[in-house]
Amino acid sequence: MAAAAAPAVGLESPAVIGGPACPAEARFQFGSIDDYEMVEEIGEGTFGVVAKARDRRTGETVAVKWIHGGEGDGEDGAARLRAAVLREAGCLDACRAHPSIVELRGVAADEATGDLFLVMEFVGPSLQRRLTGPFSEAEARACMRQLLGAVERMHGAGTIHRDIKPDNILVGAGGALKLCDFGCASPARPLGKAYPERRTGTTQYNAPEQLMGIRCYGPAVDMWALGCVMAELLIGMPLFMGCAAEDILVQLPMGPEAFDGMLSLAGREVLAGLLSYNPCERLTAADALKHRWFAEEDAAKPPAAKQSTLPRRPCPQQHGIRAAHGGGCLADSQIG
Ligand SMILES: Nc1ncnc2c1ncn2[C@@H]1O[C@H](COP(=O)(O)OP(=O)(O)OP(=O)(O)O)[C@@H](O)[C@H]1O
Repeated sequence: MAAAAAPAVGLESPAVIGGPACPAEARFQFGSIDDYEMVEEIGEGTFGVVAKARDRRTGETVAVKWIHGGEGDGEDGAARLRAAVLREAGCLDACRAHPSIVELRGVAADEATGDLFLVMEFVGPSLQRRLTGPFSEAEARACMRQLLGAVERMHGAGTIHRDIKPDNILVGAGGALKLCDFGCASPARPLGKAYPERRTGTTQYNAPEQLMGIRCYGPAVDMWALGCVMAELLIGMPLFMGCAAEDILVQLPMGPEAFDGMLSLAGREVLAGLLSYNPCERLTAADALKHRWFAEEDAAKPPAAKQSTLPRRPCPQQHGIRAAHGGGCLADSQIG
């Protein structure tokens, strides 16, 4: 990122930068990275660096993400990297104008190197950094309402995030949450069409079908991740520990009854719906938001007085992954 002032150069055509055309390129007019002055680095991940920056033209503070790698060297690597940046931008753009999804301001290019940068609204620290202890049920519910709203919008736009976790949720003014890092996001594939990658995202938040290597999955993987986030809000630590799929799989089943005493019945119903092993039975974002947990004034009433409002669908042995997959959604042959 250039630190010195430089005349703004409008890079309005992909041809100015070179490299093979990507379908997403047609949607973006590239600005110049010289329009942004780096203030400080605020985050570094496996594939990119995020910096707080100042827009020289308006004085506005923004976040600029430089995606540098994991895509290999040479022309092929550069082309793949470029496609990855534009895919992330395209997925973010598809979900624009939602208060709980980080806003993409544009794509900027470094004319000298050909590097592309995502320019976003600057939000604030990640939820990961704010999660220093358990949240109350009311706080967890307020967070989940926002996150489910974001995911409802994202899935409605045909996008799957595939890496929802506290590290990829930003906390803005007044505690407003915003989903960020669409680096693993993808347009949802038609039912039965496999994703090329064996597994994406972060193991502790991967759904059972992803952990098992099944490549034909759907938006329900994000709902499982939201269940993990909800549990993490309530216990103040990740629900599942370990880095390998095998480590997580042995920790399953992990029933919502473990939350007895810290969560109302309505809250446990939502958690159970999100952490349903069978992706076909997992709550959608829209259905979760309709649950009475979000309407109740006092979700902490004694659970005995309440009745379940979750639809009950027959699913024999629903506490076993294999049994759940035997329910007609995913066949063993889909295991990659
Ligand atoms: N718009 C933003 N406003 C403020 N901070 C941000 C913004 N976007 C990202 N960050 C910060 O930068 C960190 C890394 O961002 P992001 O997850 O997008 O990068 P990444 O390279 O894909 O990371 P990873 O490899 O860990 O997924 C975030 O956790 C957050 O702390």
